[in-house]
Amino acid sequence: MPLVALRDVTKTYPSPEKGGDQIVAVDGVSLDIEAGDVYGIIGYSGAGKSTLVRLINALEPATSGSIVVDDTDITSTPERRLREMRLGIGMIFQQFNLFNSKTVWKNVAYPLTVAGRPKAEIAARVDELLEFVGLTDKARSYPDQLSGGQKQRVGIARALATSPRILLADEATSALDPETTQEVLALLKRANREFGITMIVITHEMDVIQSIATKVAVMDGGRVVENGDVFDVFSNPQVPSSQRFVSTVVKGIPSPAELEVLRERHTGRIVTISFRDGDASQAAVFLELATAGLEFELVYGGINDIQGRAFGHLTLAIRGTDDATDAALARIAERVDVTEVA
Ligand SMILES: Nc1ncnc2c1ncn2[C@@H]1O[C@H](COP(=O)(O)OP(=O)(O)OP(=O)(O)O)[C@@H](O)[C@H]1O
Repeated sequence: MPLVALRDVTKTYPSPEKGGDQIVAVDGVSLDIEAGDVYGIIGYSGAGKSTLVRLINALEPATSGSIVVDDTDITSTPERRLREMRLGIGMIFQQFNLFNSKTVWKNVAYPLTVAGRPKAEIAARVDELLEFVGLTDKARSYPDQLSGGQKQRVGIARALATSPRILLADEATSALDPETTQEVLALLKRANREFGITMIVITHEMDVIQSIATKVAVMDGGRVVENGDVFDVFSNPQVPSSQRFVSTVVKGIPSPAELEVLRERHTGRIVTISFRDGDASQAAVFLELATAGLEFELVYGGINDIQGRAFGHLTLAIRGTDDATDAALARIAERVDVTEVA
């Protein structure tokens, strides 16, 4: 049983203009998020990601479809029970959403105070969380005195305070520089590993997905257009919007402009060979070309590592007769993906 299960979930808003078409923010989304997953949801601005998050934590009702969170169908649950359920979901935001008039300590204590926990329990938990996020020495500081990365670490400590099973991160690193982003992502990874917390990570940045997610859903126009294991989507994206996102981080695929340059510089046929772990070795491919008497040259390429698994793309200029080249490429294509690119 998945921890979060969405079935054919749709959310529409009335048109801002009288008589205009309604806005379909989320359009028939079905997703299963298992306990322990770090599930990345990626899409461009307006794809429907934030709306989906508001539906999952029941801040807004879905227009149709069902959303089951931790065995509770939240589309048919009274508000009182939803408030309890939200204690099981932590949230972190792009703009941190801290109380500027409260100290770091009080910010982290806030959800526990609201939940009416005993003072001694709150004190112990806040100290423990500040230690976890490495901010024990900032307990008495105010948010204004902190860097962006430190603010987000306070946000993470606060989100973890009630020991939620699920953490929703909505563009949580989008306001941070690349180095601080990596520090915050490393902290989230630790929370996932050490507490087994399930994470739903909303982002428009593919490197965030690459760093932290185990699964990914690509959203476009309110729909999930592709989803699956991060390695599978990165190494073999199926739809154009996934391909565009993947091309922002994956090394080794020449852009159309780069292909033009390659075409000018090299004679022969230009072919990209894509390897995924478990495929034939590169040596086997080169041997096939050499045995066929073909001359070849590596003109572009890159190997990627996604969670310890490798895949890559090598672009070769191959010279020889067309017959010999076709026959060799056909044999190679039995083992790995071969695309004639220019
Ligand atoms: N409360 C609302 N009322 C009307 N339209 C809305 C509302 N919330 C979102 N929308 C519309 O729904 C669509 C999806 O918006 P959403 O904010 O979920 O996308 P997003 O992928 O999170 O984008 P961004 O990263 O820019 O926030 C957009 O067309 C948006 O204008």
